[in-house]
Amino acid sequence: MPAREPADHDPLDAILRPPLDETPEEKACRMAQEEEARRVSMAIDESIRQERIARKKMRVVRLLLLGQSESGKSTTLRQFQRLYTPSAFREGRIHWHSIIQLNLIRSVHTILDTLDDVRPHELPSAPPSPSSSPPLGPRRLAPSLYSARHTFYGDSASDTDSTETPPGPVLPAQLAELRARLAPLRHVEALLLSRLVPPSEDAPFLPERPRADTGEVFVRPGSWKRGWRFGPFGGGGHGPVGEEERELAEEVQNVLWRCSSDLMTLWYDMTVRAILKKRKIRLEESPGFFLNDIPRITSPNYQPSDDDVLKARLKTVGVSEYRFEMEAGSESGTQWRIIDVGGSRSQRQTWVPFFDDVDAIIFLAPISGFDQTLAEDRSVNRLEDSVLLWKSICGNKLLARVDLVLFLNKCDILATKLSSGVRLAKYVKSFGERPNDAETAEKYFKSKFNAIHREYSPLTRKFYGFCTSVTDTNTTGGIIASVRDMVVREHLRRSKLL
Ligand SMILES: Nc1nc2c(ncn2[C@@H]2O[C@H](COP(=O)(O)OP(=O)(O)OP(=O)(O)O)[C@@H](O)[C@H]2O)c(=O)[nH]1
Ligand SMILES: [Mg+2]
Repeated sequence: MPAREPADHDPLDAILRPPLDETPEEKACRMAQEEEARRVSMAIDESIRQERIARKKMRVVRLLLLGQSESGKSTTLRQFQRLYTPSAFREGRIHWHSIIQLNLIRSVHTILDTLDDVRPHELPSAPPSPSSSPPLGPRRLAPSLYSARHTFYGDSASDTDSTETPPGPVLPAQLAELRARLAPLRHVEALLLSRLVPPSEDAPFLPERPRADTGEVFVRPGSWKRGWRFGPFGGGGHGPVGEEERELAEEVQNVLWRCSSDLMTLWYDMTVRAILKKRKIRLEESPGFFLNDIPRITSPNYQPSDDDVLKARLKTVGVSEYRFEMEAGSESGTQWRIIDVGGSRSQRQTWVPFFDDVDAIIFLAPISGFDQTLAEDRSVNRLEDSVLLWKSICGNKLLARVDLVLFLNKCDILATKLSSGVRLAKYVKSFGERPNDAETAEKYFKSKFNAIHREYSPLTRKFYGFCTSVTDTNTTGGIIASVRDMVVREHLRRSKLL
């Protein structure tokens, strides 16, 4: 029987052990080979390590945009697109052509609807300026034109409820004629809507009457661009330009062009301005305001600019996701997914499924809305709704470890409002005797929202608050870059790469 091997015998060791009779040359050669093998092995280990780091770097960053309707979520998303995929953003501007036309027409109809319903005491007693309608004497409208329509932007209580019983709607003749000449715009609006949302596909997503309730046009993300891909004279879309589509676009543009000078007369009419002021309808502060750009937008050669796309209003229904990859800098290779949701009350149940898998949230609170109510519920103040939403997002346990970034948005509108004499303390009692200027108001809101964040967050986390006007390309670029750096830094920290 052969002798048993000792228990710690290593057969590999026996094989690798240098022979007992190894010459000095053989030893040097063996050691050189071993050194080379060690070097190769270390190089392989290093490349595996680098691959792992690269894979971790490729991790997807998920950013969720939250806030009430009209808070500026989709506009913020468009800013990301403009900054990080500029060529795709530029190519996509043509899709906004018809939305911007619709936005313009909607503002015009807000004015015309108001004129339909005008009362004698709302008319200026004397012609306010030579450019206003000549005093041809108020003319009673035909009964068929009487309307109980509501305005869509005037959120504040109207001061038209006079105690005296007004005799009925009246309108200076020149305005009545203007209104009649602008009647084709109703048809144009219907045409645009029918093109934007093919009835077969998206009928459920269009309101029965597009201007009912909130008066908002809304379509499902992604689908509307298929419905209307071309500007009036082609270009910008994919695939062949349909003859029917082109004709329709031309018809819309022609009607707008023919109405252009009447539109200007209407918008710059001093009587109209006086009536709007009395009704507290501030069209300049409304979403999708393009009345100051009538000649440009009604021109046959009109092409939407970057600013137009950022100012355009298209309500989000459902969820849209925008993906892009950082191409340069230290975050090169990081894939971003930005999720934009609808903010109106009926849409908020779509938010929760995204809470599970999100790295950061940008919450938009439009602080200019302190004197406005929600479009979908006139009994709820916009600022109060934002505060309640912020509390519920801060206190949500699913989001306890998620970074929260707050955009106190629409600061440009806030500044205009306060400087026009609207007193914040009248609506927000706790603002007290502070100076009624934008800087003080922003500081005040920032500290209030920060305090809520501290009180309601289940775990300690940092507060990143910015005062923004996300339609402004100059200021928003820098803010978005800071948010990006902050989100990526946190991302790397969590991946233990810092
Ligand atoms: N003046 C001004 N307008 C803004 C600002 N932010 C957004 N807007 C405008 O407000 C309107 C509404 O903005 P959106 O981005 O569509 O709002 P949203 O939060 O996506 O609204 P929903 O889709 O209904 O949830 C658009 O016409 C924007 O151009 C801002 O800071 N200043
Ligand atoms: Mg939106």
